[in-house]
Amino acid sequence: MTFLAKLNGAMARNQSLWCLGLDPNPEVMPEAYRRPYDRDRHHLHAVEILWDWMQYIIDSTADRVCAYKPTLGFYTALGAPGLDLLAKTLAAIPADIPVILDAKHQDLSSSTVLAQTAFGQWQVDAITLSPYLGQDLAARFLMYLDRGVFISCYSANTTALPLQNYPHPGNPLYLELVQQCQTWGSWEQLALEVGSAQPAALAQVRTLAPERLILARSIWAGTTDLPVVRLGDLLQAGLDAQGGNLLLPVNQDVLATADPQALIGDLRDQTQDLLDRRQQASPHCTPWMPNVCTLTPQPHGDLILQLFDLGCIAFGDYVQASGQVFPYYIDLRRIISNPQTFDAVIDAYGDVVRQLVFDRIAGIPYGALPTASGLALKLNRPLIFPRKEVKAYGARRLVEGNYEPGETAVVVDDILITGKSAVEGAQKLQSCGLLVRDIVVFIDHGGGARERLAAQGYTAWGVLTITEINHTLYETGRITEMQFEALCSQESDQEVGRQSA
Ligand SMILES: O=c1ccn([C@@H]2O[C@H](COP(=O)(O)O)[C@@H](O)[C@H]2O)c(=O)[nH]1
Repeated sequence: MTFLAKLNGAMARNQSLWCLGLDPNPEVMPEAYRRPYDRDRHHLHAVEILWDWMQYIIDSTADRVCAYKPTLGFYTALGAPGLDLLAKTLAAIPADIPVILDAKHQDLSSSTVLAQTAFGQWQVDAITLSPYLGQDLAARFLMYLDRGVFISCYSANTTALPLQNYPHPGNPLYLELVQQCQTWGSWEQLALEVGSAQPAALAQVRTLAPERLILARSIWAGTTDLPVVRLGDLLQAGLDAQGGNLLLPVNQDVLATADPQALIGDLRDQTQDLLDRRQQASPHCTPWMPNVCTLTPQPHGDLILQLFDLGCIAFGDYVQASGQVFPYYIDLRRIISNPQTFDAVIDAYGDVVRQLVFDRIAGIPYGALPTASGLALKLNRPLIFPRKEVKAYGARRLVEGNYEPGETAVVVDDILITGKSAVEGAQKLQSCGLLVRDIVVFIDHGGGARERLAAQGYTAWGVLTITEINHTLYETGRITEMQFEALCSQESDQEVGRQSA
């Protein structure tokens, strides 16, 4: 899963734009930890105290924030035990909350190793970098396609102002930097960090980078209180046109309080109120929010609920092309009208397709063609498609797009029932000299189609099974027991059919 997909998932699940710094800064320690820490300052035990504190912060805030941001400097400042503390802290963060390592790294020669350590060993989802070594530095980290990079492009430090505004505030260096960053990496990977208590700088950056994720910083400078009006101004300045792509920093003073949970909860609710009001004032594409909490989360649980809420999964008696009657019908064609769901579906396909070796992505019309197009753009791989019907005029091509015989195409279809559509598409591609090994579908109905495809030399990959969908919908109260049972009994009929076949 990409950093952005993980972040969007956490934002939707916790209904939060708030990101919390996990900084074991002894100077802002709550009183209860401070006394034993001061006593043991020079002993390993001091790091144990910091660990207790970090663990408490994570445990009490994990359902209220959308990301954690440990500052590398606080850990390295503690010497060798500090890096152990970082590893323990990272391990305590729930896997579905993204971690942004605040490194502000700016040394080119150590970048390759830091990228390996941060993304490989520590498994953080994103990192912050200083900007002035240019794209060379960012490139070392952008090589990890599923991770994010934040370029720090504005600082709230007053002594930084003359530099940032050079040569003059009407044409400042920091905005040139934002423009340059636009060419360094895709909007899915490269984000911007803007530190300012005033919304003006944030608004300027947003204007130049309308589609990027922005991490606002220093919004609490000089205050412990963020009046609703000011929060509203910051949202107005930093949110993108769809009302997203903005991360707000929790005041670090929260770490020192007895009840960080309540304070972040209040911030979250205030922000949600303002977002709801914005949404009502300009109805656009309504962001989907889950209204349930599952005890046994399914990795694609939110996506299943979104699909159901969009009307892509209907229950009733539906006749299939094969003549069989199923107790459900899946209509994935609807996702194209909801950018949030469409994007999440493409991401989920992407997680599977990225693992495969191929030259072209081949979408099966009509249902899977939009998704295959999105996937090709997202993975930066060429797209082709076998026509459903061949035109009797013009070029009369069976396969649209450019390709060379001998190249390998991965077939992308929406649903696998009998496998007929996918195989027909694959055969058209093969008749034009392309090789087809892998067929990737979003939903695998089960019932032996995979095995039948395997017998014809294809490997089928599915993002979701109908069984997973059925269980998630039932556990979250979206379908009745009768609907759940109807699908279960069909699954067991198929199982019997498969065994006796
Ligand atoms: O619920 C459903 C069932 C089928 N489809 C469409 O049919 C094909 C898959 O069927 P095969 O038997 O595997 O050919 C699929 O491409 C869908 O377009 C559907 O949309 N919803």
